[in-house]
Amino acid sequence: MEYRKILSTTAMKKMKNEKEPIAMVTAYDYPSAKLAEEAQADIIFVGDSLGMVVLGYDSTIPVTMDDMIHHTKAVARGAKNSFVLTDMPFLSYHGSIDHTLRNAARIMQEGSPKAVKMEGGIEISESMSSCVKAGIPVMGHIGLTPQAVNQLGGYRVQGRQPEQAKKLIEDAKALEQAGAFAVVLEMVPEELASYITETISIPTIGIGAGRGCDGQVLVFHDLLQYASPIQPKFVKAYKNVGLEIKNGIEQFVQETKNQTFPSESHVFHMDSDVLKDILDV
Ligand SMILES: Nc1nc(=O)c2c([nH]1)NC[C@@H]1CN(c3ccc(C(=O)N[C@@H](CCC(=O)O)C(=O)O)cc3)CN21
Ligand SMILES: CC(C)C(=O)C(=O)O
Ligand SMILES: [Mg+2]
Repeated sequence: MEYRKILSTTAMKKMKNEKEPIAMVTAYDYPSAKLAEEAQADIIFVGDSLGMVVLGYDSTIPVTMDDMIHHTKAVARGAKNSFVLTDMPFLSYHGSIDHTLRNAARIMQEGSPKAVKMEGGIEISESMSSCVKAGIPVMGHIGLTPQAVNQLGGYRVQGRQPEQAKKLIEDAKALEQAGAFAVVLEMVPEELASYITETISIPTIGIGAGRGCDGQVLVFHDLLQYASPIQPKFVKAYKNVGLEIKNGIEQFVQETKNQTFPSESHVFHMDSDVLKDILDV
């Protein structure tokens, strides 16, 4: 892979202004990060969705700081020339500012991503600005915030009601004020996401938020159909990797059972004189 300039948060703002879309994709380990980098994703994102797609939990709530750091380390090794972003997990940026800063510091020092992401609006703006003041670039995330699934009552579209819509607009402005370099809009009606995109100066990255956002993000396992436990309406399946993997393993199992694997090309031999010596003993 030839040298590639790692995107900066300033360059992302320039992309918004020049209407060059930002493509972000999740990655959770060395191979997914390597492939995402080779595919020239602008942002390689270690989402806490890893809890659901690679650890098998049924929400992102059980995901820990150690989980996020462990996976970020692998991604950072696989995508050395990319802007790596890491989700702060459930309740790691709540409570005291000290607690938030300690956790953000751990992620930056141990995982070495370029930035972190936090879910929430006005409520977390102080936590966010404390990190920004400490020199950590932070991305916001509003609309459907999966860490609040138990309060939201499911993974539903957010902002269809006037009060909800107004709150989302205020949240987006608050995050911009708090120093966010970009904001994810998740499961927000296209009309509202487009309005927010026009209203704030930082890039919006949509997931189920329509065509007006400054960029798009999808989960690796969703866009590749790689055994993802969920298939939301906003997902476009570009490949069926899961089927390919299953077929490959099925063939291996069959060939082992009918003894067509291994064949001559997969085995090692030894010198026939040596063999004779041994057998003669
Ligand atoms: N694999 C995966 N992809 C994601 O996009 C994702 C995760 N995991 N985990 C964390 C959150 C949770 N997300 C989700 C989870 C479920 C739906 C879902 O079931 N949506 C349905 C129902 C919509 C509705 O009721 O309004 C859909 O058809 O989109 C959407 C987003 C998005 N994030
Ligand atoms: C759905 C995206 C934005 C996310 O936060 C994740 O993958 O964890
Ligand atoms: Mg997340």
